[in-house]
Amino acid sequence: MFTLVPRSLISRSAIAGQKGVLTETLRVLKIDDTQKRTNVTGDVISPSQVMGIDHLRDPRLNKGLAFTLEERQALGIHGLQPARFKSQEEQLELCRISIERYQEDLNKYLYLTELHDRNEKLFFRLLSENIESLMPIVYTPTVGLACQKFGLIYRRPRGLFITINDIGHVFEVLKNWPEPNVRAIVVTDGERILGLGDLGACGMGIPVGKLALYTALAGIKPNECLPIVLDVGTNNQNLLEDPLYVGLRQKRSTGKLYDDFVDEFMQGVVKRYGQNTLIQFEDFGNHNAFRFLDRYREQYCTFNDDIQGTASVAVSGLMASTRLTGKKLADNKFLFLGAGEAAIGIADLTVKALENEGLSLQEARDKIWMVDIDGLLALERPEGGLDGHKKFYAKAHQPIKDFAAIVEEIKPSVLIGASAAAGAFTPTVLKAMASFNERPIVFALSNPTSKAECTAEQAYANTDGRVIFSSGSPFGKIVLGDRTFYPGQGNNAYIFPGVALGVLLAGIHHINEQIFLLASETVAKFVTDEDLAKGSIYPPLSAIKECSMSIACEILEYAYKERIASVYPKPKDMRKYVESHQYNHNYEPSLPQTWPWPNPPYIKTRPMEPTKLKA
Ligand SMILES: O=C([O-])CC(=O)C(=O)O
Ligand SMILES: [Mg+2]
Repeated sequence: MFTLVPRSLISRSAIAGQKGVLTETLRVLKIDDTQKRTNVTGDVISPSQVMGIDHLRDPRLNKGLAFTLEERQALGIHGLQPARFKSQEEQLELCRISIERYQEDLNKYLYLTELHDRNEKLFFRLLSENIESLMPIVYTPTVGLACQKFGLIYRRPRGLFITINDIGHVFEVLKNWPEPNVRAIVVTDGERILGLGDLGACGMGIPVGKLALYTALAGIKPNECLPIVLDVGTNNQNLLEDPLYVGLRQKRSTGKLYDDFVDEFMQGVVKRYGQNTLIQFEDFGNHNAFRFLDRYREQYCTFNDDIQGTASVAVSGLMASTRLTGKKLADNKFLFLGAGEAAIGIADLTVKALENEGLSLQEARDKIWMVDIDGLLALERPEGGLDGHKKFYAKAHQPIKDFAAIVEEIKPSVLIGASAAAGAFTPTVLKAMASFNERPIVFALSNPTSKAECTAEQAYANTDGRVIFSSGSPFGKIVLGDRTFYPGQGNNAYIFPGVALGVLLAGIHHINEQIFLLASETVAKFVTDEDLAKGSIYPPLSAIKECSMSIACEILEYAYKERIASVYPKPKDMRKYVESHQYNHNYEPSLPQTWPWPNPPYIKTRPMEPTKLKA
């Protein structure tokens, strides 16, 4: 006869070799695998075997007051909660009221973090059904603040911290992660967190936030997602002196030691979770981001979100903008402020899109001008510094330093800011753009909002409302006279969740540039004439889940056509295939449906009585 036992006992009996009971359960039960648990020997434990208070304390199992009377009694949690029963919908209503009580966004962030730690399904349903209001909290801009205050707000661990001192033992640390089925990792070393610079181990907020979007926007199961910080120290003097700093208190390791550490990490991931584990690099310093992408892209299933994801969303915006300007992409002249990961990534992908329009590689590169900290990328400039991809965009032009003067000289039709230089698109610059373009295109992509090259309001106000504007972090609606604009958010959140979903479900080993161009085209197709009329070259955030789904389906079709898929047989209906693998954020029964209960409930079931909450 099967008996319910506390989790601690399951582990111990399994260690003692009494595994029969557990295996038997597996045959009887059919459980959503996001709810699966393993004990120390790797046996699967069903949710209904996690008994008593442990069941309520496990965020993956906890349903709050939604446990039925039978469930409460059978699981041994009867009496541990008040008598009331609540549906998930009623709980969502309470969450909304609770969030609204907080004035400060950081407090909203803390509320959501606490909900994530307490009740996973409720957290993801809330996020996924309220993208427009909550994405700015779990993601940019508030996540930037959360990283800056990480030492202060740190309560419970989430994600894995692997330090440079673990070198030689990285696999052992990876083994400590309790989930056996990780499919996707977002990893940072914290050196360039958004446009905020080196935040060291405090950068953990970013992988956590990105992976929350994996689940909320693309339905990738939370137990398959692993956020990681590689803590190699920090060069941020304020953090090194901050008593609240929680990372390694030492300068960044560099050179061979650092490279060996990252190599060991990549190998450790494959050893623990397999060759097909997707590894998304996020917010590494510029130099390392490019190096690792070049080094690993043919060896691992990996991409760099700041180079490739940001490029994809920006190019998507450029594609949509052609419907407003009536021009081809090739009819434009592009000027970038910034020549780092995002700018170079966008430039390189724009070149690919221009080549698709029939231009040669050189003709495409000739259309792109760039400005870095030393001014225009000019071949003859005394500062030099034209290394890596920068040299492709350097021009035979006299060196100029002043940005407004460069804009006047080059007269671009597209101005793209990826510089973290807040306010660099001054009224003078914006007015100049409006003077030589009927519809100037201005992207202020730096994150968070405080780092944007200009605000949406400044962009519209200084161009008589003729600008085609987008920004990396969200701006609200803008009213100019009797006109209202709803600028879109050119953020890689439109791209990376769908790309990850498609790559994982097709079993793609290496992610090529074509995949990001495909994602750009897919997002651009989602932009309706109505969106364009409102001033947005991106679909509304409310459509972002549908975008992710379409990106995944397009990638699947492409992967099978190009023979880079490794999951066979090829699914007949891609959409159905994707849906069948997605996370379900709705509550499910906590007890097996077919099982005779050892302890039948002694109180008869009362029906649920939904009540309307007053705000
Ligand atoms: O996180 C974001 O909002 C976009 C991004 O990758 C960055 O700015 O580094
Ligand atoms: Mg990033």
